[in-house]
Amino acid sequence: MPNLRLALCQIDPWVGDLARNSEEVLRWSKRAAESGVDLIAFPEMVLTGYPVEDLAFRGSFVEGSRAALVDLAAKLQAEGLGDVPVVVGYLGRGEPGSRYAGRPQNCAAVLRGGEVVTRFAKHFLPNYGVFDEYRYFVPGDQLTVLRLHGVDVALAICEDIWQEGGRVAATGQAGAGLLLSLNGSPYERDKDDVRLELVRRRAAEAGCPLVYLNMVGAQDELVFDGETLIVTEDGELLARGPQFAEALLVVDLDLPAANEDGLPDGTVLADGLKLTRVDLGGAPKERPAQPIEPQVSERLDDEAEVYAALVEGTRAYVRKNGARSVLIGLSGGIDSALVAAIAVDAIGAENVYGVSMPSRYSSQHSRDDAAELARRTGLHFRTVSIAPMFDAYMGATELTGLAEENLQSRLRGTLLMAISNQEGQLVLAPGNKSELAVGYSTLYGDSVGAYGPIKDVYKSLVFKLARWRNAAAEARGEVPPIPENTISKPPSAELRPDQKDTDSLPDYDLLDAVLTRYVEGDEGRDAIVAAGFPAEVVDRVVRLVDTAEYKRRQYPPGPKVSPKNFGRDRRLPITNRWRQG
Ligand SMILES: Nc1ncnc2c1ncn2[C@@H]1O[C@H](COP(=O)(O)OP(=O)(O)OC[C@H]2O[C@@H]([n+]3cccc(C(=O)O)c3)[C@H](O)[C@@H]2O)[C@@H](O)[C@H]1O
Ligand SMILES: Nc1ncnc2c1ncn2[C@@H]1O[C@H](COP(=O)(O)OP(=O)(O)OP(=O)(O)O)[C@@H](O)[C@H]1O
Ligand SMILES: NC(=O)CC[C@H](N)C(=O)O
Repeated sequence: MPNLRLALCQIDPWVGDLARNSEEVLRWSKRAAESGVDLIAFPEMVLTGYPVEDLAFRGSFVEGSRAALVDLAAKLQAEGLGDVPVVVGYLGRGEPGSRYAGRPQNCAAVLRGGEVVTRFAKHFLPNYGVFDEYRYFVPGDQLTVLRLHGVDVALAICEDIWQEGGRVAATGQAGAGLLLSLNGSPYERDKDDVRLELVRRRAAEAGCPLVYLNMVGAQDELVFDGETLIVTEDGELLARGPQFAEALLVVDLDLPAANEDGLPDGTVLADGLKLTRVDLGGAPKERPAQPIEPQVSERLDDEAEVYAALVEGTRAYVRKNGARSVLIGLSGGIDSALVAAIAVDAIGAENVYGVSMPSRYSSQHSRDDAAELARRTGLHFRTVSIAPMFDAYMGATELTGLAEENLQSRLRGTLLMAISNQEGQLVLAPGNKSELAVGYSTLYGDSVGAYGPIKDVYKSLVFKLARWRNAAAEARGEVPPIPENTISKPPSAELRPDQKDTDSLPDYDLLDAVLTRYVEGDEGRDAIVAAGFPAEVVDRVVRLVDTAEYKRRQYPPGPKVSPKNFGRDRRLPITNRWRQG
């Protein structure tokens, strides 16, 4: 069997930064070439970053991407890497004369010898959940098969392997020896299990090993967790990249020799895909005397994985938006404490600023717990009392009830924005998914901010993550960041004397169970009641969720970790008279 040595570059492209991404492809290609590899591959749309959203409609950006591709081919050649084919994703457009001439496409190309040797576009376009690709792209209609050192390598882009038929079936028909898929597959809980199972099934269907190369990093709401996979057609896992970290995976694969009598170029395959053969030459290679052992990274456990996604989302948002530091209102409560721990892990305590803003209803423990959090993590800490501002407002207006309570939250929101405006930090909003779901936050108060690190994390998971983070610190012999009292005391907004969240909301475990069914599962009111939940709780929760859409739409973005986040995944009208029950 001939051998191919592959380099899979699991890297973090930045959306819109063509120059940086090209430099990164060059840098990682140089590293890969040091191992004497036969083929170097990068993730989906690595040149532009992913997803580009409406940038796809900017002709200048499409042309910039195409020009960067040509320029990159020349640079690879100039750096002495011209002999090795490099597969990169980019934003392209339909070829002149083709059915979709000039329309944007999610493309990949093979660069070699200073040239763009071949290009193709994604065939299946995802258009569900967080994806919108029919809005932006037109589909590709070919199956590209590279002949390299006597092996046929078929190429695909992400969604191409998520749907039945298409390039997977066509790969089998073409009798290719390897299927290489470039991906930009965003993280959500348990998705790695789904992907592994999918890749196993598709490798079997294609009848050859499948290389699944994913990107890392984060872009606004989406986090990319990497975990590149190589699976044989028998389902054996040969290699697995790390989660949430850039990595170069180099592997030696023994692959079936190409069939010289295989289907000819131009044959029409499954789903009307036209076989496009590209001969890159090279004599078949023997398995080297000292093959490179494939890396099989350990998987993180559930809480470690979610926490890592939140850290990555926060780090990427801050760094990629050109900020250096963040500001958080520290109430001594668990939400702001967890957000502070995430921020410290993301960008270092020296870049995290916390401010305690007590009012007359703030308990001593809330101040002490906030100060203790700062002491444990080493973040910058200050106290600014809102009492004089509150009194000034109350002297000038006649606020009572909720309006008076919410004023405290609004004063804190204004203070945070004022400090951030003066000193340059980005404000992190500490709201969790349970609160966002039911509208339990003050508009222009605690909901202000640039980014909401835990906006897709239900309160019950907030507790688990806080405990997990402390236990992880203890296991490493470090000081746990979150004070025990912050975790054990009952949650309270402290906007009036002795207020508890449970005065207004059901117990969080019950609330989160109902929300998981209603929000993630799109189950109706009757189905949730039939599942054994109290009708009055379900009715209340459903009503609260439905009427809080206006608040959620004004909430900052935050990292998606669940199967359905508030944001790209769930798009409901704000002005909406439909009510269940
Ligand atoms: N359809 C619509 N489109 C756009 N805006 C709409 C709207 N309907 C009302 N509004 C506006 O929204 C305002 C009402 O919303 P808002 O001012 O937020 O106030 P509201 O929802 O009335 O009260 C906030 C609730 O959140 C709780 N809270 C506050 C702060 C922190 C926490 C916590 O535990 O973290 C909890 C607080 O105890 C209270 O139960 C109205 O005054 C109106 O201006
Ligand atoms: N005394 C305070 N000092 C500083 N920030 C505060 C204070 N009280 C509230 N905040 C800010 O407002 C957010 C909402 O807090 P609140 O206490 O109302 O409810 P919470 O959702 O239980 O949050 P937490 O668990 O962080 O207390 C806090 O996370 C914090 O950022
Ligand atoms: N970029 C893509 O095509 C991603 C779609 C795919 N279903 C995924 O979530 O991984």
